[in-house]
Amino acid sequence: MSILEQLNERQREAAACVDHHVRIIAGAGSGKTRVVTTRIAYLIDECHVFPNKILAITFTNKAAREMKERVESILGPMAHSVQISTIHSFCVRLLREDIRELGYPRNFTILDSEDQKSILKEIYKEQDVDTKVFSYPSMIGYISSCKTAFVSVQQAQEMAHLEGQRIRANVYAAYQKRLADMYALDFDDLLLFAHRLLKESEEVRTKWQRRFSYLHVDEFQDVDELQYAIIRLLCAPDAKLCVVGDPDQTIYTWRGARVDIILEFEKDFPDCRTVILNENYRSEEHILKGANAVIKNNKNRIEKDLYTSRHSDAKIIHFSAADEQNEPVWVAARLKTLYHSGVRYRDMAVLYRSNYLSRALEKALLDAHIPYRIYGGIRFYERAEIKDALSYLRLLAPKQADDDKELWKTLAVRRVLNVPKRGIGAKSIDTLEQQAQQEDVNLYEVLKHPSLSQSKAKKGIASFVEVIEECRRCVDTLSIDQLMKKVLEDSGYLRMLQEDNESDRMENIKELLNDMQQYVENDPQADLNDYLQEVALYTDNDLYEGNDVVQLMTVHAAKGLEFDCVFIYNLCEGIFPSERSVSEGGNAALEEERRLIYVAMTRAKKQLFLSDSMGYSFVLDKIKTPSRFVMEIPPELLEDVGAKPRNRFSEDVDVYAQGSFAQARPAVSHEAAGESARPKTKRRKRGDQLSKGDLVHHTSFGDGVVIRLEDGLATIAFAQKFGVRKIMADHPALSRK
Ligand SMILES: Nc1ncnc2c1ncn2[C@@H]1O[C@H](COP(=O)(O)OP(=O)(O)OP(=O)(O)O)[C@@H](O)[C@H]1O
Ligand SMILES: [Mg+2]
Repeated sequence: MSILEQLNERQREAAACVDHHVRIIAGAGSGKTRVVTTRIAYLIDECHVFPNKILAITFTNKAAREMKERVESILGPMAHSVQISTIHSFCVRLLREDIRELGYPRNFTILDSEDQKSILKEIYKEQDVDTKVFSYPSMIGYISSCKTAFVSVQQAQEMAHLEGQRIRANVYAAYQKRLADMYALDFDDLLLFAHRLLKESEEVRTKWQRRFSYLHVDEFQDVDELQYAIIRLLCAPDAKLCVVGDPDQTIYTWRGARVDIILEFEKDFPDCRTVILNENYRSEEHILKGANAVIKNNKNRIEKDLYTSRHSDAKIIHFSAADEQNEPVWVAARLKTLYHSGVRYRDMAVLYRSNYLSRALEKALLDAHIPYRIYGGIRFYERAEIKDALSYLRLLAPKQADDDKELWKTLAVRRVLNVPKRGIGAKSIDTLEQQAQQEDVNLYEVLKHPSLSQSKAKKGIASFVEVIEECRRCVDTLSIDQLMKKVLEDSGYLRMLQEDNESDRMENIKELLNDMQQYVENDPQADLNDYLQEVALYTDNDLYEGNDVVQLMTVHAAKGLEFDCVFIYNLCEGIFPSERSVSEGGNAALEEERRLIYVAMTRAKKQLFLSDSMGYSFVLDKIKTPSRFVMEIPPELLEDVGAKPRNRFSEDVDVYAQGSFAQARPAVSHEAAGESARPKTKRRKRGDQLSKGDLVHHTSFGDGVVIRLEDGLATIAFAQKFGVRKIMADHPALSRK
């Protein structure tokens, strides 16, 4: 039986078209990704193409892994050598082989946003830049936009006429210099450097072009100019490119994605064949009809309608909670009911518009003892303890022949030299940094002969160096996870967590060790440098696979995935669609929000739940109403439940889950919106720190949401009257709700 049998006729035509470039334009759930995986298997099994001649680019690590699994399930281990990865991972691979052409060592460092911030901090100090005027995120955004628009430091400086512009351009200059000194690349650089190499070096270009005869790109509707340029450079004249995408699912235009790239694909690839698929295999009838009805309201789109042969009477459930507290409790109750009716937790997902919305939901799930995992939010690898642990590990990495200075190690030393406390203060570190600069070595090297007078600091430094040197001697004999454990034990880091009773942090460290163990098992040849490179690209999605937990994520993170039951949470006007897209963005922004809800709805296979809540929102500073997108769903597809269902006079009030969980339901407030009694707030205990997304109460400004935390200062959005304010996070007037 041919591999192609598992496809319908149109899909088969696309998968078997191996002598032309192929473009598949089709709606959600129509089997685009399935065509790509089957095509890869077909190429190998029936056209006898070597697996390593095939490249596939996907959008997230999770999608890449799923694609690999699908190909492996058809072909077995033969599929191992097909290259399936995100564009960033692919560029890292390319750079590791060829970055020397640009004068960089193979083990260049990849910076994440915290590293970037730490570099900016230093530059701000040197150049006396005020963080209140130039916040770190806005500076990082500025640098990124210069880079992706190919604006060099020199050009930025020439274009800068106003004082503010000059300050930014100078920070950009210093930032670039610092990165170059450290042989470090930020995320933009990964693509930019790969592009430069492919464009400028004919040797590199032909080498990589020779490698791949068949290239595939999934989610092509969200490709930006730079990514497209890289893909084109990778295509040899006789290679065949297959791109698949759905213009209705373009959700990254705010980051430069351009839907015209897929629409005008034939301009660059004239002999391409276009295949349109219109049968949806994922979602049951009402879900699909609902999603189609919503997306139809976009004016700027190509008309296409999907149909499904999966008929069912199950309607889309819409719940309006009487108030904000009730909404997450309802979601939790429903999840539990589904679980008791036999659906596994891992087949359920709750999607929301922005990360901060997950907090109340998390609380409800914890109360209901429902296991869950958040994708996104504070990324696992951005948590302090994980960054500390990896910094220790970085210090153990063997030196590479072409990077004798290893200036990037300075970042790692700075992070952990005094964690746990070794009596080394900020002043001593400053002195040491100056010494390192004078001697033109990295910070770790000066620790071996520090010119410091304080004996306490000197002693601390000596013990730190001793631990690192001892562990370095074990690099060749211990596996990566053993090495990690050793350095955390010897340095006193684990003891510090135990003594501070940091059980969450301990759990995270354990999870990291677990992950390392798996990494070693999967790839026994990989060395410490390989691991460190790989880990720099990880996101939270890469951990905790396989557990039976409900998945919580933003709609953006859910791209390409599917679940039996999907909840879309907090569907209120001003939240989804977001306030900004409604008030400032004009029609284009609203249409992007609509594509986003289309993506969200089409993730569901069997059941779709939409929820919102009524009452006064202090974030929006107004009475909440259900999202216009809910109104765009024809009423006959919806089953309204809840306290006050959309004025449709339905008597059908939702029943909460039975049994003990019913007690978790808070009293429903029927008081007029805005006048309801403010819930009692507790005075914060010492050490009970705030985090981003927390709801807080201020004695003068009322309720608010923490939108940023930096250096002990909390940026809080209060009701419009008071606006966004910065307040000391431990100010007595402030309490967490
Ligand atoms: N011909 C087919 N027969 C049976 N099932 C199919 C067929 N085509 C696709 N499917 C199933 O339908 C679901 C959706 O397919 P897939 O994920 O490939 O769609 P997609 O077009 O990539 O969706 P998205 O736009 O969300 O990325 C999957 O579970 C897939 O296995
Ligand atoms: Mg897909």
